[in-house]
Amino acid sequence: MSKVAVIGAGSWGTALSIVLADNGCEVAIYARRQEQVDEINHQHTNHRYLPDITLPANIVAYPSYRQVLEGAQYVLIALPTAAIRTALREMVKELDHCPLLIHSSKGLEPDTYKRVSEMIAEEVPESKRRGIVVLSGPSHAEEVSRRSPTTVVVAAPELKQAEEVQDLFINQHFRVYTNTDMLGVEIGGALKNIIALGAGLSDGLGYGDNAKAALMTRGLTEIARLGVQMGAHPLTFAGLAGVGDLIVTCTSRHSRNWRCGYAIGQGKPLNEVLQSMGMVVEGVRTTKAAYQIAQDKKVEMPITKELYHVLFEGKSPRQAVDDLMGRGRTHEMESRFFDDFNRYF
Ligand SMILES: NC(=O)C1=CN([C@@H]2O[C@H](COP(=O)(O)OP(=O)(O)OC[C@H]3O[C@@H](n4cnc5c(N)ncnc54)[C@H](OP(=O)(O)O)[C@@H]3O)[C@@H](O)[C@H]2O)C=CC1
Ligand SMILES: O=C(CO)COP(=O)(O)O
Repeated sequence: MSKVAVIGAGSWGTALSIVLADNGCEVAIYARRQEQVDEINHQHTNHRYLPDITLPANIVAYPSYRQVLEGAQYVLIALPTAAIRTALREMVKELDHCPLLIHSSKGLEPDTYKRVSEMIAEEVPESKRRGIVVLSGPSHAEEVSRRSPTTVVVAAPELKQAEEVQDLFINQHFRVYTNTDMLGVEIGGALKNIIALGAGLSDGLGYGDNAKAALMTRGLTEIARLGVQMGAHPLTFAGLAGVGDLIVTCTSRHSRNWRCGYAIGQGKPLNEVLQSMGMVVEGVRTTKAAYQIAQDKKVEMPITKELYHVLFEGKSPRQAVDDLMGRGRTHEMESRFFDDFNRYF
């Protein structure tokens, strides 16, 4: 039986713990608040993040990294991106063996704009990690925890490690695909949150399905434009971590990013919305990161740029939509994608 250390007892860490526990793993979950540890261990619930869900008894919570990591063959990181580097530094002090590290967070580090796998590679010495794998795709915690059919993708530079993680998670409710384009999977997962904010905002303004379809389609184009420039495979964005996650996040009321955008579209100030959410909204910081990377790399990302102006510079959302609609005429197909496609096939 494998032991998996899960770092983060929020919605996603808990939902993935249920998948692992269903698969017979010994699951040790790190929670930083003692009352949450007690709730998970004695009531088998995590009411704040997943109300009405009963957790399997083979999920045990601990308030210390040492206890969680002890003897774990796998470590799953499910924290908000902004908390990961500090957590890794604490974790490494307690790690005395070499597990496979899996991360499932969807964002870029504030200030450095690094991907999560880059942070892990920087903070965890090679002697303390067998490899790094990302898990992503269209998967709301609320549905995974109810064992509703879900598909995800796991990606690692070495296919064998992605396959090992596929074996760990796959079951009748949770179907896992593999990919070797870790960069593309991380970028797709992080940047779809920007577009989900935009989709919520459009709905909050009272615009219709046409506007949302436009945001999703052109949003995917700009995500792929930046991702390919950074070195991703173009077809990754046609997969679960690209269009798949974009669909689920832009169209579901489970999405915190969509809900945040919706409230802003209805006229609520960003700070107030974030405070009332009680859970992480990764897309806000990721908008800043992607805007900056796009500027540096001279990649056109009109939706990201307008959202940046709305979130951080007080631009009116309606004006942002008008400016997007009034942009210069352009061709839908981008020759750079064909060039990249030809490079791969
Ligand atoms: N929820 C979902 O459906 C999905 C989420 N994701 C991604 O997973 C990541 C985590 O999101 P999610 O679980 O939803 O977030 P939540 O807001 O639900 O939970 C965050 C968790 O992280 C803990 N935490 C926050 N800061 C720290 C810290 N400094 N040290 C230790 N623990 C900390 C919180 O603890 P406390 O309660 O004590 O504050 C809480 O347990 C995000 O990147 C998200 O995009 C990916 C797929 C699906
Ligand atoms: O990534 C998710 C679903 O795949 C969750 O999205 P939110 O963070 O917007 O809730």
